[in-house]
Amino acid sequence: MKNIKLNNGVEMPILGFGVFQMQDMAECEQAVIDAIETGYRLIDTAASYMNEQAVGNAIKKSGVAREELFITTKLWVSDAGYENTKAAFQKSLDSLQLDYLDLYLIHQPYGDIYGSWRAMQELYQEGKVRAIGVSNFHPDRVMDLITNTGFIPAVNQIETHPFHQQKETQKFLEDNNIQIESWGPFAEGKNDIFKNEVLTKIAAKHNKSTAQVMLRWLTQRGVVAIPKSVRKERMAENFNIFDFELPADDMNSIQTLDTNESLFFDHRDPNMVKWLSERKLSR
Ligand SMILES: NC(=O)C1=CN([C@@H]2O[C@H](COP(=O)(O)OP(=O)(O)OC[C@H]3O[C@@H](n4cnc5c(N)ncnc54)[C@H](OP(=O)(O)O)[C@@H]3O)[C@@H](O)[C@H]2O)C=CC1
Ligand SMILES: O=C1CO[C@H](CO)[C@@H](O)[C@@H]1O
Repeated sequence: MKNIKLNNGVEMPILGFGVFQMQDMAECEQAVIDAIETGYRLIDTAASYMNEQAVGNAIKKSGVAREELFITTKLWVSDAGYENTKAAFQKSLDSLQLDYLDLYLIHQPYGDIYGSWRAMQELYQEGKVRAIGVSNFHPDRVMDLITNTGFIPAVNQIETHPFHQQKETQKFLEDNNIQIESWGPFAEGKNDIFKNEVLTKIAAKHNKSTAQVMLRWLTQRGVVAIPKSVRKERMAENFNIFDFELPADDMNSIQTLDTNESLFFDHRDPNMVKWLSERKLSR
């Protein structure tokens, strides 16, 4: 497993495991146990996924030493602000049954993110979290956060897959020494991505699946990827991407699939106000 180095020197696996849409606690717990057994060391959850407890149970049962794992969770919008962030962090830590986190992200760029960021810097300085970052922040919001606080996020987790490649954003993040992390590396299967003709041809050439090609393409570009699956055979498939390399012509062919548009939500869409108001977490 390859690790990358964050801007504070902390090492993070380039490939991890995501647990969004695993609402069934038993299923989530088993999936995380299976993922760790497969070899994944980075687990990506969020308070809003409502499964931190199951992830924590799985970590305990896995038998893998805590320091070998890299655990990420995220602060939800309704917990924004200094005091709320401190309380939400402790709640997440308790649910995960951990005494420190590896990465804590502001999940969405809404609410009092400056208060949140101040609280997160303190948690970082107290050693309760090894790195702090953001998610779904457009470059202008990243710039705003940095210029207002002077503290550079370690990571920005954003939608990144062959149909939405985020090349300009990646350059902006790299220029500012911020690690890009892909959510939805398979676009959740939308637009028949697993059967895409360009990807299928490349996959056949390398005797790999289209899923493996997508993950190889991301990680070869220096993007951290966190695919989700509840099936153990797919976890193994998605993990098995370090024994081949995509040559420049394949990388260039995949570039042609970019639509430069989100397949999920545009954060500047006015419907986001309603969407967010329907997703309040109870503390
Ligand atoms: N910060 C943010 O705002 C967001 C963060 N995330 C994070 O990113 C992670 C990954 O993104 P996610 O939204 O889950 O979507 P993904 O792009 O990882 O796609 C997951 C889907 O692909 C299927 N799948 C997985 N592996 C294969 C395979 N080898 N062949 C065929 N199908 C496969 C899964 O089905 P099955 O499970 O049945 O195998 C599931 O339906 C999340 O779990 C979460 O941790 C996600 C969304 C937003
Ligand atoms: O992590 C996430 C998963 O996707 C959701 C959108 O459907 C968001 O809540 C969130 O950003």
